[in-house]
Amino acid sequence: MSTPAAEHAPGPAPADRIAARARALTKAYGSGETAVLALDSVDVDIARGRFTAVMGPSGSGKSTLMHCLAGLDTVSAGQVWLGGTEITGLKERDLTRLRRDRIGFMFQSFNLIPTLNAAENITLPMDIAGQKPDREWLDRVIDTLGLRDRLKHRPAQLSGGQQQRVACARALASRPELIFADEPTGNLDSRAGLEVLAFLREAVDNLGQTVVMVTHDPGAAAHADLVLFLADGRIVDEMERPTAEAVLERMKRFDVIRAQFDGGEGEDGTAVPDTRADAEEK
Ligand SMILES: Nc1ncnc2c1ncn2[C@@H]1O[C@H](COP(=O)(O)OP(=O)(O)OP(=O)(O)O)[C@@H](O)[C@H]1O
Repeated sequence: MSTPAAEHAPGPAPADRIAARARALTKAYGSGETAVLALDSVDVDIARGRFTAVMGPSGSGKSTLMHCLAGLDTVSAGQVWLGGTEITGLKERDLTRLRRDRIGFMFQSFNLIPTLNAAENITLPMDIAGQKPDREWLDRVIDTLGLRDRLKHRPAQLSGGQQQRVACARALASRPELIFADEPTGNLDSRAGLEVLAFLREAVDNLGQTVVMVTHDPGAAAHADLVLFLADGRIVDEMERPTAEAVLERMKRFDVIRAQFDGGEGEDGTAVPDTRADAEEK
């Protein structure tokens, strides 16, 4: 995506290049005086075969955007497509099937089943769906993620990084069109976090996957091809080929704006940036 998302002309998604698309995507929670506009008419294209990171201040709508794009949450207005399929308006049963067949999820908590070993956890969603894994693909995923000698281990016998790699393999197992990762490194130490990011990168480069990752960490976002910046429910900026430093600088500008809004200016009138992003940089 080389132009700001808002400049793309609306219309049906060319299914070969765009993995997910939203037009005028609006999500409000609650009603009346307590209503919160979590997404405010967002236009976005998620390019196929790329690694996209979504960043923004707390409460800017990152998770809501991911949930709406993945059909995990209903929208208040606007349209969402997954590939060529418009998912807004689909019945819950069709949506469940579409999520199962076409989307992989990775969350901060790995959600592994403690009584199953790594191999069983990896194929569990497919087993539940009655699908047979493509053995060749699965072997590639397992080898790419370096899990070959851990397949018989249960989660408690694996390190945090290994558990997250199992969760990554589970997301990849059915070869989904799109992988959504919500803070996939949030619970990991920096070394394990880096490992998982490197594997997501490999999934994109070597396995041709499409990944969308929500993160607070500029270092994590630097592994992506493109960073989308959200503020107050809108995509306000994007950055191609990000570096951790450039992302951190961009995030600080949000903090400066926020500090000015909150009246948090220093004596000389310069805003005092919130150093949250520094603290979270690995
Ligand atoms: N179920 C809900 N009910 C009411 N308000 C909600 C709900 N979910 C999210 N919100 C509100 O919508 C806005 C966007 O939330 P969202 O979780 O998408 O932000 P975020 O950028 O992912 O935040 P964080 O970085 O803190 O996880 C916030 O103001 C939040 O309080």
